Amino acid sequence: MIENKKIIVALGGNAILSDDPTAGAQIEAIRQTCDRLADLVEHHNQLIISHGNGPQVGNLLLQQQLADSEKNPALPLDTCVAMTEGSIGYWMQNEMSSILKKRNIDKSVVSLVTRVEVDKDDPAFTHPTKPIGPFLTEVEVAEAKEDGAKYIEDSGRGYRKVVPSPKPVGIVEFDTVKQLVENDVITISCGGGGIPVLKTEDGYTGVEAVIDKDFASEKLAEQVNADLFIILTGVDNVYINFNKPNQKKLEEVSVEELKQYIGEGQFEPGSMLPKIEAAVKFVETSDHGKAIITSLSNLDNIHQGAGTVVVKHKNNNEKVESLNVEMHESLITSE
Ligand SMILES: Nc1ncnc2c1ncn2[C@@H]1O[C@H](COP(=O)(O)OP(=O)(O)O)[C@@H](O)[C@H]1O
Ligand SMILES: NC(=O)OP(=O)(O)O
Repeated sequence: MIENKKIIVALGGNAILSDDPTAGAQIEAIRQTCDRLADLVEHHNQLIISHGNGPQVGNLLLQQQLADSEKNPALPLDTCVAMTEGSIGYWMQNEMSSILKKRNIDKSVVSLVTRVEVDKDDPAFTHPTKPIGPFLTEVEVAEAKEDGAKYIEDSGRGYRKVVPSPKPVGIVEFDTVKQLVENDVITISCGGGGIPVLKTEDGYTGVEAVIDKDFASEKLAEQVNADLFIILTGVDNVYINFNKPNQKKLEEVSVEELKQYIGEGQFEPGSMLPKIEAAVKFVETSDHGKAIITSLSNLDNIHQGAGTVVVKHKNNNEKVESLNVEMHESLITSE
C-alpha cells in the first residue's frame, strides 16, 4: 500500500450507486468504499475525497418537477448540487468515521460544501454536455423531451439528460481544505464537482450547471499540491479501442501518448475523456505528481503499478535494459 502521500481520490458513480437508488443502498455502497479508502489512512496518507453526483443530482432535479410552483417551488440546479454534495458528504462522514473508530484510528472526518468558481463566458453554458440522472430508453426520452431538455446517448448505456458543465477556474475553499489536511483531518471536498459560482463584486453567486468532478478534483489537486491523484471508476484500466475486438489495456502511459489518443478520438466525452484530460492536466502541472485511473477493487494493488498510471515521461528502464543487452552482444561479436 502507498504510504505518507497527500492523495486526492475522486470517486465515480459505482462507488456510491448500485442499481438501487435508495438512500440505504447508497449508504451501503459508501460503507464498502470507505472501508477500502480507510486502508490509505491506515498507511499514513493524507486523504482528500471527492465524489460524483450525476445520478443523484439528476434524480433530485426530477423531484423538483413534482414541486408545486407557489407553496413548494422547485429549487435551482446549483442548489440541487449543494444538496447532493451535502447528503453524499454526510453519508461518507458517517461511514468513514465508524470504520476508523473500529480500526482504532483517531481522526476527524469533515465534508465541506465547496464552491467552485466558473467563468460566465464558458462556452459550456450554451452547449450542455454533462449527463445526469437515470439512463432512459428512446421511448422515455421522447416522453420526457416535453420539458425542452437535451439528451445524449451515454457510452452505450442508454440516454441521459445533459446540462451545462463549465470548467472550474478555482476552488473557492481550497485554502481551508489545505489547512484541514495539514491538520490531519480527512476531508471530503468538491463533491459533485462543487457548486458552480460566478464571482461578483460582493462575493459569489450560484449558476445553474454541474461541474465535472474529475476536473474539479484535478483543480483541487493542483491547488493543494497533491502527490497523487486517483480517479476510481467502473473499470480496472483505461482502454484504447474500448469495447472493440482490438481493445488494448493502458498500463503505464505518458502524457504525450494520451494526447495522441485524445487526438484520435479514443475517449468518449461523457465518460472517459474528462478523466483522461484531468489526469493529463494534473501530471503536466505538478512537479512530481502521478495520476492513476482504476477501479475501487484494484486500489490495493496500485503500489504494484496496477491500473492506468499516467506519468510525465515513461519509465525507460526497459529500453535501457534492451540497450545494455544489445551493447553486450555487440562487444562479444567484436571480441
Ligand atoms: N476508453 C475507455 N476505457 C475504459 N472504460 C471506458 C472507456 N470509454 C468509456 N468507458 C466507460 O466509461 C466508464 C466511466 O465513466 P462514468 O461511468 O461516466 O464515470 P464515473 O465512474 O466517474 O461515474 C467506465 O466504467 C467504462 O464503462
Ligand atoms: N459531477 C459529476 O461529475 O458527477 P458524476 O461523476 O457522477 O458524473
